[in-house]
Amino acid sequence: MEKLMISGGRPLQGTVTISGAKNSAIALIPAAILADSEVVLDNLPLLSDVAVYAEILEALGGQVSWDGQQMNINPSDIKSIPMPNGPVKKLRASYYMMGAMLGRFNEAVIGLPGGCNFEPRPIDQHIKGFEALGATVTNEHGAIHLHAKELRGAKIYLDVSSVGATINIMLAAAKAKGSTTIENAAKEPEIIDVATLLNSMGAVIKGAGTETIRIEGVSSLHGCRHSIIPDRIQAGTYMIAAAATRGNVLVDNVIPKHLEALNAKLIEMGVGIQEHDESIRVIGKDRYEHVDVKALVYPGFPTDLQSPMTSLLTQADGVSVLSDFIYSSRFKHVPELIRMGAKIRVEGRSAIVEGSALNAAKVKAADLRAGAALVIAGLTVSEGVTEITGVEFIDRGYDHLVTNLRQLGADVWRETE
Ligand SMILES: CC(=O)N[C@H]1[C@@H](OP(=O)(O)OP(=O)(O)OC[C@H]2O[C@@H](n3ccc(=O)[nH]c3=O)[C@H](O)[C@@H]2O)O[C@H](CO)[C@@H](O)[C@@H]1O
Ligand SMILES: C=C(OP(=O)(O)O)C(=O)O
Repeated sequence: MEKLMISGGRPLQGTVTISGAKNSAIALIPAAILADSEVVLDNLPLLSDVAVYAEILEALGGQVSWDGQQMNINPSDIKSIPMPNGPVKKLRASYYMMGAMLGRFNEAVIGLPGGCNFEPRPIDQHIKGFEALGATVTNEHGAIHLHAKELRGAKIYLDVSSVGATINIMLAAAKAKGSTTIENAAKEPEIIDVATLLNSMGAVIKGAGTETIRIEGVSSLHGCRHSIIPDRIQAGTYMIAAAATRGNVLVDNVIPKHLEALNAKLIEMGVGIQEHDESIRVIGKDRYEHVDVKALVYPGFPTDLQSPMTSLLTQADGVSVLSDFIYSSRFKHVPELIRMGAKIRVEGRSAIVEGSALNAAKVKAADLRAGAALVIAGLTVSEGVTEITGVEFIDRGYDHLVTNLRQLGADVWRETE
């Protein structure tokens, strides 16, 4: 088991370049299953979730090569093989195998997904969408069985604007007969990225990024080349780390528009923010104001940055309240931050954070962003070494983390227990 060691207290300084978005990558790879020839994806992040997805496609007969950035996927020989267990259990986004395999073969057997379990994460809206398109869906011993004689377009109103359900319905509907409308669709940038890839493959999808998406089914999809958008959550994490350590960091290769909610909060706290076309400079200050944060669907403040933001708010004067309206109990970072001296209490779906100095401790990352929160906390501590276990969660979302932090001047290393 590996652990991450941090001897903190150094302001982060320099430039960090952000890689492609995890939540795009792990939807774009299964989308390639729908093509009849090679799909090339550029700017992929070097993450365990991406490696697992390559493994899944290869297990089905796909030809995949990946150099850590560019992935070539030839899906021609992919077969309709049931996957009730195995690698699909290792990540959350394996649910996209349902939409992609259903779209290509009119059938699929996919085990219920794994990934970060900070609270129950139902997939009822995905299933409602597949059923509306004409599929029969059953849950047999923890695996979802999907079958359709043919998929037909339908009008689907999502009860919650779910990222996963929106993308899964686009995947299943891209080759369905007739037109599909998704109402109350999620608007996250990753959805636009998936629609862009599918349209480059020959699909006809309009409205991605708005609450109404229209998909005209086509009979076949072809290969293409696509470059993935930058990871706004990874970028946001480095921005928060720069502020927390009172550093000065240029976060490069970002789409500033995707980070507006975070920028606004950082500015409200008193952090210096300079926006450029494809980069954002974060200039830390000695004192920060307390702020309240509400995690909401895009373009609101992202739930995936709620935990990292909790660590930053321990460094602000006064009392801040972080409420998560996407996941009501995403607070597994809180007990660990308390071990590091934070003054936080959880009430309902909110964490109430009183500014306080942190100390080094042995802590455990219980999920990906809880891990990011602990890294940020460790970077602010000026005496002692913070030891973080559960590194496998952090590796799901941050490529080259140690290298990047060291380039920014942090004293960070990995050790094997
Ligand atoms: C792989 C991926 O892209 N993961 C992201 C995706 O997760 P994911 O796609 O799983 O998240 P959703 O957008 O689906 O979830 C949003 C909310 O809807 C609820 N819900 C969702 C689906 C459903 O069928 N029924 C239902 O009730 C969830 O419990 C949650 O409260 O969006 C989340 C919200 O931005 C992010 O935290 C995750 O990083
Ligand atoms: C929750 C996350 O990912 P996933 O949905 O893949 O578990 C995340 O990226 O913070």
